[in-house]
Amino acid sequence: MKKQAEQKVFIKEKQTFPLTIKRLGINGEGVGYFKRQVVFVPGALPDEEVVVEATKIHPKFAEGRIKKIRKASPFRTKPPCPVYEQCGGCQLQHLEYVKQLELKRDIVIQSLERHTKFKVGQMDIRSTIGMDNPWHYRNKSQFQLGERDGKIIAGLYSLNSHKLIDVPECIVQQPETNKVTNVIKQIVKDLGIPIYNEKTKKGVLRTIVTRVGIKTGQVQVVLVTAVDELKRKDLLVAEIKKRLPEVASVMQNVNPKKTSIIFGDKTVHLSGKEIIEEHLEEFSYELSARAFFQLNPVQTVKLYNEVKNAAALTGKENVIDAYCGVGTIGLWVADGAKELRGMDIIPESIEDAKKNAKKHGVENALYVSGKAEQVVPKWQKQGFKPDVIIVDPPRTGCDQALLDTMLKSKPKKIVYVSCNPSTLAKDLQILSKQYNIKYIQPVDMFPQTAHVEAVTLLELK
Ligand SMILES: C[S@@+](CC[C@H](N)C(=O)[O-])C[C@H]1O[C@@H](n2cnc3c(N)ncnc32)[C@H](O)[C@@H]1O
Repeated sequence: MKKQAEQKVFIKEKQTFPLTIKRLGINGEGVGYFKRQVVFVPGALPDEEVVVEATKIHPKFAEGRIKKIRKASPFRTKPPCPVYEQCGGCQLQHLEYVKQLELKRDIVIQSLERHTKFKVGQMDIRSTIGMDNPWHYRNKSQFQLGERDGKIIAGLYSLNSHKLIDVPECIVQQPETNKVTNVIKQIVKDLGIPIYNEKTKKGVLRTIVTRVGIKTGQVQVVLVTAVDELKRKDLLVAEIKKRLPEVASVMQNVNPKKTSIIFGDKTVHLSGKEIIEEHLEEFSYELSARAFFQLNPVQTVKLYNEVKNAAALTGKENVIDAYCGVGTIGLWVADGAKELRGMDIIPESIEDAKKNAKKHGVENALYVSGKAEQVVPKWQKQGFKPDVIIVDPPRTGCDQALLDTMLKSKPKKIVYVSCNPSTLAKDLQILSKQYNIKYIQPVDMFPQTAHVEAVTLLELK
């Protein structure tokens, strides 16, 4: 396959040709070979025969769009979302859910094949753990604001373009988040609060972030603005209180930068509480506006139980919960740990983690704010010897300094929770110098999308 991918691409833009789709690529697109050249086709499914028009030519591959489906997959299904074709949020709504789960496992396999020297066929890569009802699962929406034809729109950017798609009823969102966003959109319009315009750099309001505690019913709204001054702030807050009594917390975050990252550094309290609470099983968590919290609470319980099983603590272990967020994983396993230490780059998350541990009577935990790649080496120098390290990094994976420290300090086990199979594979290749990869357990945290989460157990050789 590598050889084929390295050939110079001779396909021309707008060229039309037939293609048989062999597999799904890591972004959920169909992958086929035209005269041994790799072609990625969004929306096409394995085993389908399609006619494709080349849309973009890259040095080693081409992209195309479906012109016609000659033979459809038996697993193709009608996407229920009316804006599925335009919106960039979901990539797999056109595929039956059981097949999505199979193909997500295959995405993990492909990443290992591409980025490691492992004998992937001999590895224990388990079936993806799915959801009974794979809709309306997301507890948080981050909808960008824009204006079109005199109307305020809120939604996501179209895949591979910068066109904002209005998404009033997103069917992977918890309905409460849709309702709150829509009502706030109306209030903003009624009050004439200016929407930020990326081109002119004028206006105020950029994004509405809505997070709901599924078990508590509490909702937090964060209004992200490009400037400090939120015009008609008092009226806005009063209207939110009146029309949305379920909103327990209203915050403002200021992000003046030209960036696709939602939050800026400054967060201001506008009304209600500064945090909301959420429960997962017997645990309750306080969540600040900028704190990370898993987006699919139903699957989070399954994910954390997988982490707990993999760590298999006996009460004698020193445990590090790296990239701990508000301390959710640490709390889940704390009863089996001798000592627990966690760190996160967001200071508010660490404040939440401390409160969450205290609330549950966990006294053997230490939380510090900082980068995993700096904090873990520091602890190692100070003589702290972890038996188990749990890592749950962002999509970029673990920093090299953290990987080096883990290889040096040699904990008996590493439990690697990953939301990106490519960086997982690269990091596993490095860690495999000292560790056996016992198994990989994919968990579907984001049904209808091509995202895959996985828990990997590594044991010291
Ligand atoms: C995927 S989340 C996991 C959070 C937590 N384990 C959970 O399940 O809710 C990744 C976390 O890493 C944090 N983070 C990002 N870069 C970091 C770094 N270099 N060092 C420490 N934490 C970091 C983010 O703030 C975020 O809370």
